[in-house]
Amino acid sequence: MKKSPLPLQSAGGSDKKRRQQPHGKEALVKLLRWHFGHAEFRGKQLEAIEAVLSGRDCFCLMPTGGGKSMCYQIPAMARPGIVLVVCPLIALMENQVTALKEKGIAAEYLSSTQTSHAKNKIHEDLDSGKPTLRLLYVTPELIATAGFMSKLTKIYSRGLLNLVAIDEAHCISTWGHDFRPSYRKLSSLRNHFPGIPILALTATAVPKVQNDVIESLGLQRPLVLKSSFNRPNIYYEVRYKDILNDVYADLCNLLKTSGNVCGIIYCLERSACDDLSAYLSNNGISCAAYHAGLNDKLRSSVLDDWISSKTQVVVATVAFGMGIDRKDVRIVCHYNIPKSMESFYQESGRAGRDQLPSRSVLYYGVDDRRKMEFILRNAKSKKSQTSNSQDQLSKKSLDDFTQMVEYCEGSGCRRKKILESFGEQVPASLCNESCDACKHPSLVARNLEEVTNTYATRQRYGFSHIMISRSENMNCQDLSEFWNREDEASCSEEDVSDSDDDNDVVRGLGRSKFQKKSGLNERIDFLQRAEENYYRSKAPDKQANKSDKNAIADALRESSKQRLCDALKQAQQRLVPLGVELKSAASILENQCYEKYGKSGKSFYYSQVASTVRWLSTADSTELTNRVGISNPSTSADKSKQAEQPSPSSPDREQVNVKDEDRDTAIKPQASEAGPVIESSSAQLPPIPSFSDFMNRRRGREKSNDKTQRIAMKNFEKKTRLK
Ligand SMILES: Nc1ncnc2c1ncn2[C@@H]1O[C@H](COP(=O)(O)OP(=O)(O)OP(=O)(O)O)[C@@H](O)[C@H]1O
Ligand SMILES: [Mg+2]
Repeated sequence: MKKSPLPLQSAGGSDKKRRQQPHGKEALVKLLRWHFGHAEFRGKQLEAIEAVLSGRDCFCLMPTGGGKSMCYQIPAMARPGIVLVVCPLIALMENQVTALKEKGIAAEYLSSTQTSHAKNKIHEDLDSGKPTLRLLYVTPELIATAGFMSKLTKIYSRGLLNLVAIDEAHCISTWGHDFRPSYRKLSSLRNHFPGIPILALTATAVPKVQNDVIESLGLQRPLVLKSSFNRPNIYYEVRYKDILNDVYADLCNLLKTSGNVCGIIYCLERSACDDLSAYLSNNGISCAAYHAGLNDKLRSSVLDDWISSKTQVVVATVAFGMGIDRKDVRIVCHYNIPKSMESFYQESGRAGRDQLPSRSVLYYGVDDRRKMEFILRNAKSKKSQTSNSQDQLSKKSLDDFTQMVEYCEGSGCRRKKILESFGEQVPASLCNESCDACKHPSLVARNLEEVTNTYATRQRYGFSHIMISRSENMNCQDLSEFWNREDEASCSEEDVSDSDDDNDVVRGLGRSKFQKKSGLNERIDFLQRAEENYYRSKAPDKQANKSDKNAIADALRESSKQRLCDALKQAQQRLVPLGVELKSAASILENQCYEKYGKSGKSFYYSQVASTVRWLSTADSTELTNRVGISNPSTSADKSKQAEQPSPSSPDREQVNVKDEDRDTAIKPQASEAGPVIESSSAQLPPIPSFSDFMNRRRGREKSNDKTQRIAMKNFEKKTRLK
């Protein structure tokens, strides 16, 4: 139904006249009621609307579901001409345009998914001297094309461009959590269209991102409007996977006791979405999985069913992202810890957009934490074209993630933690007992204690290193939304089909370096080899003139020994007792690192220590004893003797510890040939194997490691049963 225009809209006349037209509060409220049926403006909506109607640039930070869209939709109704809205996703544009059309508002979007007939109609309207369109939604990629830009320039020169609104503006910042390279292209708009206000809108921007957005868009004297990030209607809670008997059952029960309400469950991996969704369906919950691995048709039918309440719960990856606007989502669960507070805020913020009481429940597990740390440490994306920026990015991602870990592992108010991470200082009383830590502090403290104990027990039995190195369940394809998000957008490529960035996007490791089916182990291998190559290219002789500030202090060497000693301890627990004297073995390993990279500087040395620690988490007994060259516990007196006088290698030891397949492998240690050498200054690292040798060795090792792990697991189970 097309509504008759309000008198306010029909003002003709010159551009200047139109801009000077008064838009008092009353008239604007009238528009809000008439077109959208809302009684009053919320939060800072009115201020933003008045600013842009007066021709001023505006940066608007409002919480998720705060009603940012209204800040450009009302100006579009306030005067004839066009409001151009830049949106990151086609799905998001489609949703908004459909909703506006239902209200009788002339809105369209331009994208590659439309038929040429539909596109031509829009272009005809734009080319006419008097377009009927009020809101035109486009992707940032389209703006960057010469054809569209010249069309826009024509509209502008006819005085018909009223406002440029940039939704999800944080996408322009490399520091933001959803960086879109194509958003960078919007920086020319300010100069192209002088006098036309630009409105930047976002829900998630830490101060650094806010400044970056304002600067990148070249906003001039913008009115900066910031609302609190607080979502008072959301109750925050963390549940601990490590102390739950059955996480699926707990989740199922949670959904049932919440009354079969509308919900979203976020998982890190696609396979987990499918699996969990099947479990919940079998247990009587109306739900479906949603991820970029499903075809278009299936995805949109899952979305439609959920929007129209045919299904209540969607189990999704982050592909179920921006622009999902169902107001009555009562519960958002995270089955895995998100990568940053910004992501968590966005995702949990999809609950309670109708401002009614809602819930956010995060299931936290120590293994999930490690998995995420591993992913973030090794993420490679377009953002980081140099190793330096790669390091910075990785550090930033890990810092961001630390906030999320603190949210889960701390016993303080969850709401306060969220708000503080966005730079808001608030008293804990603000929460009003609407998080588990404020409402049930002793229960949370007890849970945390239990988690700590459980974790310590697992570590004691050597199962804590798990899982990154051996996780066979996690593969690159399973995580591809995660990697996509790093590179381009928070959903699959087809959702950003206007992208002209595709060619130059440097895809993450998960997408470019491996076949789709390759797994995490290959990824680890790849990274390790890359690391080795990197070090090789920086061999000591090439680095001879390193300055003194790179010299390795004794204290650093001591702490590295300690680190290696700890890693050895864990390896001991994981494997059957090795009879290795830990401190001596740690000294040998540290010395190897020092010998190899000491002269190259601190960072090389330190990385080598780190990679040795990693190696220790997967090495089997044979490799370990071979490398450190100790087969039997020895007294310190023995050791010093041996150090002075290398003993011939024991045939027994070789028979017992060196498997045939390992005899000619690259990692056969030189030091072991000469018996145990403590603080050996001549220790050398083995030559680096060829890739195929490396892979063959690894396969062999995996078989024997699996066996060792099975035995260790059995022992652990026995011990637990005995207890
Ligand atoms: N003044 C208002 N009064 C009541 N409801 C409103 C008002 N303004 C907007 N809304 C409603 O609030 C909901 C969220 O609005 P909107 O999608 O614009 O939020 P948003 O800030 O863009 O959120 P997100 O960050 O998730 O994109 C919508 O359903 C909208 O109709
Ligand atoms: Mg929005």
